[in-house]
Amino acid sequence: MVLQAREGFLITSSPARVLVATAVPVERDAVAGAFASPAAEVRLPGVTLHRTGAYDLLAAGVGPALAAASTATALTAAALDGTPYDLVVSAGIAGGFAPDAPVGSLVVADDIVAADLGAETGDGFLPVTELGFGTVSHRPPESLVRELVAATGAPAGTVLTVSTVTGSAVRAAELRARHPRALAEAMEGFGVAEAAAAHGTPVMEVRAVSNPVGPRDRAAWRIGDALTALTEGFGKLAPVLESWESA
Ligand SMILES: O=C(O)c1cccc(C(=O)CC[C@H]2O[C@@H](n3cnc4c(=O)[nH]cnc43)[C@H](O)[C@@H]2O)c1
Repeated sequence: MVLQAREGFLITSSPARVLVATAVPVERDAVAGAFASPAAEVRLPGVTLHRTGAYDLLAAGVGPALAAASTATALTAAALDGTPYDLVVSAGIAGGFAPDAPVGSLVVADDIVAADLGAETGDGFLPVTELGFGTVSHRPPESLVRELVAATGAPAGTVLTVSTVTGSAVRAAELRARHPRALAEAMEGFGVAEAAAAHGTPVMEVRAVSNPVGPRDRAAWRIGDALTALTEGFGKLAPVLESWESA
């Protein structure tokens, strides 16, 4: 990217190095579909990166624990190599909360929240922070969220991370009552964000909606539509991600 022009010379910096962590290979390949050049495999202990330009794409596994472990592996390898990432993006399909996030739409997280990390009590759910531990939220950089929303037209809001996919209207309503700004739920974002935070690396989450959050209905899934939305979304996001520089 061009930083400034001085005395006839263009002073440039290289594009931001971005790690994109999806859960499964089909999501990784949907992201890869947004890039013109084919990806080269880079094998690391425990994970394989697909490298295309400034992007390393990683199928990090399903669920917050495996996603965190895989993301941490990639982050550590890059740091030891002297080429640390500038940004980590959690990406993939998700359940969308009606009516704000319909099937086939894209959402951008301005808050990545662990929705079921805590304790059940007689008075309801207590997040782990109220038990005196850790964190339940990671906030992506505001300026980047604004730019991604402008580039894609996708709404920004909370994206929940759950270890159990919601399967009833009652649970969906509980989650929405506790997180009124929730647009979507998925299973990896908070794990990816914890790994990024441990390395002091900014994090984003972008999700394409494959199904409504609510009563279990596998016939209602539209995974193909969501993967198409992910590819199209990354086509618009990529220039913003590459040129983004943290303050
Ligand atoms: O069997 C079911 O009823 C069921 C419903 C939705 C999703 C699943 C999955 O096993 C997919 C998990 C996978 O995809 C992401 N994802 C997609 N939709 C949702 C959702 O509604 N809630 C949570 N996660 C979802 C997730 O990030 C995983 O990578 C099964």
